[in-house]
Amino acid sequence: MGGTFDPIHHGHLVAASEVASRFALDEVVFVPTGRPWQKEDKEVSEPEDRYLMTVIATASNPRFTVSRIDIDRPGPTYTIDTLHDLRTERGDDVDFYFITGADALSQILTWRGVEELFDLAHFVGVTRPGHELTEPPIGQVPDGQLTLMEVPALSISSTACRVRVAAGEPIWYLVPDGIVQYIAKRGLYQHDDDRQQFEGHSGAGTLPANRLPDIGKFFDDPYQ
Ligand SMILES: Nc1ncnc2c1ncn2[C@@H]1O[C@H](COP(=O)(O)OP(=O)(O)OP(=O)(O)O)[C@@H](O)[C@H]1O
Ligand SMILES: O=C(O)c1ccc[n+]([C@@H]2O[C@H](COP(=O)([O-])O)[C@@H](O)[C@H]2O)c1
Repeated sequence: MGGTFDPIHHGHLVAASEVASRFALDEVVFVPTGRPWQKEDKEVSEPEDRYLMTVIATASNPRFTVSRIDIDRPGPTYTIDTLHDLRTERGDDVDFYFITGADALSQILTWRGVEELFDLAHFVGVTRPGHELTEPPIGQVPDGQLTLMEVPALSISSTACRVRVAAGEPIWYLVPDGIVQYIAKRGLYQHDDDRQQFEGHSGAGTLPANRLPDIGKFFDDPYQ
């Protein structure tokens, strides 16, 4: 499963768990993007922070692993490179499944090398609240190379988590506990860059603009 994971949240983890169960996967490899080219107009956290959060969030599941393959490759991140590199690393006997949410799937025809992509992995598109899960037009995906699948609806996004942190609102239970602590410890998401575009979605717009989180409070009162 590829993602910017800025930060990783329970929507990602539930989607991965559901797909692993449905297809009896031996392993789910979480691959944080290096430089997501379709998010170049946005500020994205340092790759090491996103990588470490992904490691923390997946540590308790023996079938979940994290790959540095995209963050260690220079230049923009393309899934076609991810899949080629994983094939080289894992060998020819492995079957790959690439997990995408409905929003990412709806953009897939714009991805680099899309004509080859579906030869490299079986794609699984999962439902996501607020996004319609639809197949690309007939003929765009080789037969049998895409499965659409319903997963429990978790209306969580990384954007909403960042906005909540900037507004001093809790993100407990939207992300694993270790991620709340990591974000506080590293002082991530203090700026409210996403806030305007997101106004009205998290209640953030009703808060005073200068209300920034007091990092110490996370530890004095972890359930603030
Ligand atoms: N709540 C969710 N349910 C199902 N799939 C999800 C959910 N959140 C993200 N995904 C999927 O996980 C993958 C990685 O998503 P990404 O890291 O961009 O998270 P995001 O929440 O969409 O982030 P942002 O809000 O910053 O755009 C994508 O395929 C995305 O569609
Ligand atoms: O290969 C591409 O051109 C491409 C374009 C956009 C997104 N992706 C991949 O889709 C996954 C989810 O991306 P994102 O930006 O929604 O976090 C991640 O693995 C990205 O590398 C891939």
